[in-house]
Amino acid sequence: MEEVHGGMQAYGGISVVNALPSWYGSAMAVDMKVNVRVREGKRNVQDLLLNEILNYFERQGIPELEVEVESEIPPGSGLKSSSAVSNALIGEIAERFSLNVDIPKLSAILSLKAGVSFTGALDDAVASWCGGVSFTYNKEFKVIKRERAPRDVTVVILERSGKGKIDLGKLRAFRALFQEIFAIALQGRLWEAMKLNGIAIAEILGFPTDLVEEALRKGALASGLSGNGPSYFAVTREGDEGPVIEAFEKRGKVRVTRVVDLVRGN
Ligand SMILES: Nc1ncnc2c1ncn2[C@@H]1O[C@H](COP(=O)(O)OP(=O)(O)O)[C@@H](O)[C@H]1O
Ligand SMILES: O=C(O)C1=C[C@@H](OP(=O)(O)O)[C@@H](O)[C@H](O)C1
Repeated sequence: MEEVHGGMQAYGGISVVNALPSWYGSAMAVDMKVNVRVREGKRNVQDLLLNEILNYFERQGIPELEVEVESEIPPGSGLKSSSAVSNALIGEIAERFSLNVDIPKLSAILSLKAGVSFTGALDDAVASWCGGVSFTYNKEFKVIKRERAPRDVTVVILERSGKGKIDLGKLRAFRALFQEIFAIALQGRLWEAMKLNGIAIAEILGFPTDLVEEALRKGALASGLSGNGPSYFAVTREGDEGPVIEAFEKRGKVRVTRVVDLVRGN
């Protein structure tokens, strides 16, 4: 019998700045967990991304692995499920076999290779693995900055899964706008950046913004579409979330959660 152990954890996240338009991205970790365990045995995964990761490690001489994924993040949601699953799997393998790996970077490279991401989504991978707020330049797999998460806020999420087709060309036409929004985020004006990004991405991709406007009227610090959708988020001061939750609950399944502060160095 093999030793049973707890597995490796990574987190979901919400967008500060979507990296598709300018390659500059920023994301904030939220307390939605993924846990992955592996043990030696017959490969049991069908998923493209997980297979890409297992193939990579088998090429490095790691034996065939059976994988168990537990996830609180709906897949294809805009809530960074793919980064969390790939980080946790890579992290689990690295720990099990004592490998020295830059986990979010490898996660980004392999998600690009598997075709589940447009830019590699290093912004999402860094927030998902390290916690806090990430700032990255995905074109060069470069981490610009990692910051502690803001304190005393509540995150309200309208959980939706199932992505539509994304018009990358349309998003890329707004490069200059999103580069400015990224600069605003880097200056520490996080809520402003999240709000501008979340509204602009929704408008460009053709998602309604009435829920966002309602959340902002009801006191949210920021609200918008997360990632490329279809989930929406709102961030409020702790204690002010009631009216926003009420507005979100009229639209579907709501999760109320917290931000995750920096939990790991790398
Ligand atoms: N519970 C899970 N088990 C296995 N793979 C998962 C799971 N959740 C997400 N994934 C992986 O992540 C991909 C979804 O990524 P993506 O569409 O970018 O969504 P998100 O915006 O949530 O990251 C799936 O195709 C799959 O490869
Ligand atoms: O595919 C990518 O490279 C990205 C997809 C988006 O996230 P989702 O996959 O959560 O929609 C975006 O927010 C991120 O900055 C980069």
